[in-house]
Amino acid sequence: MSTVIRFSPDLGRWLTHNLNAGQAPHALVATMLKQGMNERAAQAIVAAYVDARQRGAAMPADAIELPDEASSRPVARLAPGTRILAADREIVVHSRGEDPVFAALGNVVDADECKGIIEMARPRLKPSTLVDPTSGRDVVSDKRASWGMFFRLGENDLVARLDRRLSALMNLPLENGEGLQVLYYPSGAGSEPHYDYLAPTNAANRESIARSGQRVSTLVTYLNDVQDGGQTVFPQLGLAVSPIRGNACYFEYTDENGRVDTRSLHASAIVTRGEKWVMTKWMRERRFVAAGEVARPFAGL
Ligand SMILES: O=C(O)CCC(=O)C(=O)O
Ligand SMILES: [Fe+2]
Repeated sequence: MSTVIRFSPDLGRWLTHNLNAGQAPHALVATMLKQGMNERAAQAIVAAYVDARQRGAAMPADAIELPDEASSRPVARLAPGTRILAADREIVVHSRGEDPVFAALGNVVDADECKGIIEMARPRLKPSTLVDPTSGRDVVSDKRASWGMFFRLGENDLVARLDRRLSALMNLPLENGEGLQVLYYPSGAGSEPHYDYLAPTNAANRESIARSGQRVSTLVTYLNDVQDGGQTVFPQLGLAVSPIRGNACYFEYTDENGRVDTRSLHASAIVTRGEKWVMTKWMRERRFVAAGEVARPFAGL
């Protein structure tokens, strides 16, 4: 069952203009609410525009179809239960959200694993870059001020063990995982609000989506205790997850039709005391094929 919501073409033009100008979707929803629009309708209209824009599809002109709430609830990939056995380790579920799918987890990695990953990552860190949405080129962010590196999938015993565990936890095949990313935030560093899914606004992202599908879920695992600040914040959900060693936050944002969820907007709050180390695992819809890697046209032959 669904409801059709009609709106004026002027609203559509205003949304297109503001999204193209880089306005955040939640700011547009806030403006629409101030004009007296119903919240669910405003969210759905903005989400439809963001979605069409990201997929390079035609923008809806003056109506969208809104599925009834009961039928639009996402089905979590994360297994149910208080504890999840993920390959070699039992992970604790401290809290969950159903829509969007979210979980705060504990016991994801032990102290030695954290130490091992940090020590292997440290000499390979480079200033973090952001993808310029129009050129698709990597640019060093003056704002983010974190440092990062990537491990290759299974590149050594420890990384391979974690890749296997996180794939079991995230309930997707090992090969759908991108190589683990490690981020280091010195005191005073944080990151800007962003989405982890890829916006097809540049050729590099479009090619990546064509090779491996969209990103569907993220697991951010904290490798050390941050004394103050450095939470992973979700401004649209009113949530801030504390960076505590061995804990993680998990969230999903792409459904089975490839539709992305703008409520997954998140950032790292500034580290006000101490430093912060995290490890991020991103999962794709299909096997992850990095740029420059040849897809397997004759796999199995
Ligand atoms: O550092 C954090 O808390 C979040 C990391 C993050 O957003 C990412 O790796 O995409
Ligand atoms: Fe992120």
